[in-house]
Amino acid sequence: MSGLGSLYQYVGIVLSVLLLLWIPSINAWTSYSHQVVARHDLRETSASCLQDFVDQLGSVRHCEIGSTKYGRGLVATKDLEPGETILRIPLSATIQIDASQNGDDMKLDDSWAAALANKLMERLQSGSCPYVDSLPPPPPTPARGDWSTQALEALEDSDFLQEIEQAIRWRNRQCERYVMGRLCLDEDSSSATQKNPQLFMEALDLVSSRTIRCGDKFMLVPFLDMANHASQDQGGGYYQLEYSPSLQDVTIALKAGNRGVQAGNEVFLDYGDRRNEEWLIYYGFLPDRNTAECVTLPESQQRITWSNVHMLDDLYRAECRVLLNKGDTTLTDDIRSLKHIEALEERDSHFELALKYRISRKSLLSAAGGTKSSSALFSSFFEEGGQNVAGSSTEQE
Ligand SMILES: C[S@@+](CC[C@H](N)C(=O)[O-])C[C@H]1O[C@@H](n2cnc3c(N)ncnc32)[C@H](O)[C@@H]1O
Repeated sequence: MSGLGSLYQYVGIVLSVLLLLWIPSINAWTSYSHQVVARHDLRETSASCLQDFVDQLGSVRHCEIGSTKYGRGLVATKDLEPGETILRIPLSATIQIDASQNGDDMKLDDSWAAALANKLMERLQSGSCPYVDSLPPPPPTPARGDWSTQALEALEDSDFLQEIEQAIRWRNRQCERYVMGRLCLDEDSSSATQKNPQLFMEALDLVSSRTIRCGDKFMLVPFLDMANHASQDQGGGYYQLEYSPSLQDVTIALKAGNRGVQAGNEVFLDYGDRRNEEWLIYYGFLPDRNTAECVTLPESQQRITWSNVHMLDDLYRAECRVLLNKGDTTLTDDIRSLKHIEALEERDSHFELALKYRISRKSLLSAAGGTKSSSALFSSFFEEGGQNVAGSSTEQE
């Protein structure tokens, strides 16, 4: 009997200890789930605050912020005809730098970006504002300097690595000029903004991925900058300045592209033509199809693009094949690796981007080299919206 009693006592103690261990873990879990919900709420709230903010400014708006294929974006709230206004934002609501009023300094070394980042940083530091509250973290570009060696090596392109180094040096130079106070071009900047290099870098990366340009004006346009990119032939729209009859009120309008947009579909903006290296360095993504992609052959310095891919001399075609065969993996291997990575739960987004870059480059070289492929894997990659389709039924040897 007494043995049984002490067994009960023992079980009781073990249960109490387990309960004590369990309660904090419940607390930790609830506080974690609260944080997740809170972050989600904050994102939802800041989006709706931004919507209210632009509506109060008297903006025209036929779209709303929504969850899309590329994360957050703009969704049409009514059917829009080609060329129809989707959104109109007063110029006074933008954060802008007029390069023509700041001397030649602004154009040298793209200093306008740092000047605009400085303005954005002041807003970020001066507390809550619907626009800055709605900004996402900067995109995962290699210029931020946080890609692993494995991801950088996966690019398999030494020229691109040099370009990334240059972009890193450019960011550091801008930071030195503005934050370290060696050269303060904007006399309005507060002393606080000069002492936060990390925040400045974040602002600079946001500026590099969100600015639109009208002549000499470089602008961050609330709400309009939520539009994700699609090229014009994929339905991307465009923007333009519009003036009231008295010319006193100036707005910036987002217009539907030549396919129009159906209610409920995503509204895209054509960000313009860029090489894949530029997309990665400034925007941290690669467009599904990039007709402006370009590979310069190392020996001849011949530029290969999707528009000259079928007009090349045999000499250049042969050089494409040599370059293609230099890699350790074939195009098919790379596509297979990408599919494998995409199926994983935990993904290295930097490595994935590097692999996409490599696939895109090899696809162009392969098409230019004129090598034949019957690979079903290769065709399926293109059908699923991989890279450029022109001449894509070729494969490296
Ligand atoms: C001007 S912002 C567009 C709005 C952004 N999605 C947001 O949540 O605020 C540009 C950034 O959006 C993302 N983005 C835009 N278009 C994209 C696309 N076609 N594919 C993938 N990401 C895209 C990239 O991170 C890019 O740097």
